[in-house]
Amino acid sequence: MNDITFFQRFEADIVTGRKTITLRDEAESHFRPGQRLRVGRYEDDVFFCTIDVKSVVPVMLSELTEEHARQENMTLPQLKEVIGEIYPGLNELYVISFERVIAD
Ligand SMILES: CC(=O)Nc1ccn([C@H]2C[C@H](O)[C@@H](CO)O2)c(=O)n1
Repeated sequence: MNDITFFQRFEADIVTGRKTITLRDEAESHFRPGQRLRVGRYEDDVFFCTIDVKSVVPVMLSELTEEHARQENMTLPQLKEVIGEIYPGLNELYVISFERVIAD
């Protein structure tokens, strides 16, 4: 059983450490620093790695910066487009920072 899922297209970025945050809605804001999570693909729930949660911080859509985009391995316009597709009309988000556990 996985604890969090990501779209399959982000799997390589997470496994290689290029993506170190995810922006989620309130329903996924319950994760806490220090938690170790099993990560699976959204499409088929296949496990692909383990991550440690570093922080969970609320952020407004309008407050997103180039630094958030860099941590997502995207440009800021790309990131805002992705957020708009996944969470249309949502302004209140949560930045979940994480580190991939290498020896999982
Ligand atoms: C079910 C669900 O919401 N799954 C998500 C949500 C977000 N992501 C990724 C997409 C972006 O890189 C960031 C920002 O939302 O997180 C995801 O892979 N799966």
